[in-house]
Amino acid sequence: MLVGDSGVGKTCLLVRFKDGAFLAGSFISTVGIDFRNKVLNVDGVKVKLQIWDTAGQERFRSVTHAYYRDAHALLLLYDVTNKSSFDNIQAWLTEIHEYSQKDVVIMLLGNKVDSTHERVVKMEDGERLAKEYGVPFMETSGKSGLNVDLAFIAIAKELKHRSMKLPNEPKFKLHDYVKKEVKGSGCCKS
Ligand SMILES: Nc1nc2c(ncn2[C@@H]2O[C@H](COP(=O)(O)OP(=O)(O)OP(=O)(O)O)[C@@H](O)[C@H]2O)c(=O)[nH]1
Repeated sequence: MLVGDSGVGKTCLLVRFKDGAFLAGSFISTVGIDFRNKVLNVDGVKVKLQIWDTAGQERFRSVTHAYYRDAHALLLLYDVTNKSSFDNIQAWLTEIHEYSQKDVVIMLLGNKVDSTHERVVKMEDGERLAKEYGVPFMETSGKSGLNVDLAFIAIAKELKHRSMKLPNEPKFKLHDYVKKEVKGSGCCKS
């Protein structure tokens, strides 16, 4: 499930992952909730991801709360060009902990890193927050595609591992995998 403030780029991230395209043009806010499926091959196993795209607007909050408890993983987004979307992450995490399953996989994404000149949230700030909450972190761009597939593949690997771990298979380490695979935005860090 994709969560975060309205306008952080949840729908665009999902469309980028699903169709490999960027939704250019005017911003059409999600109404309530929507979903798309994508089948991935994860280490030789077919994994069907059902990805729920939630509305970030406050007025839909009661609708989206109802979906948290069935979510296996949450991608929590903020927009690196919008400080308040970053400041609201703590409130989102409180909400997540209130409504979702205890073992839900959470990943923090700092999105829109293609907008280098408008950036107001440093990568280190995202890293620090993620560390504080013990969740993996990466910076993404639905526009350029940076780290978009990686975010979903990492989640798919974790979920596949949790649901069908073989007896002698070593534990999949999501944090380590993300650290190893993540790509930088290729720009200044501030
Ligand atoms: N520069 C840039 N703009 C983006 C990116 N992703 C989304 N946008 C723009 O940000 C605006 C909001 O994108 P959406 O994907 O609709 O945002 P959302 O989080 O789904 O918003 P809600 O549905 O209201 O919760 C649109 O105008 C997009 O074109 C990105 O990676 N880079």
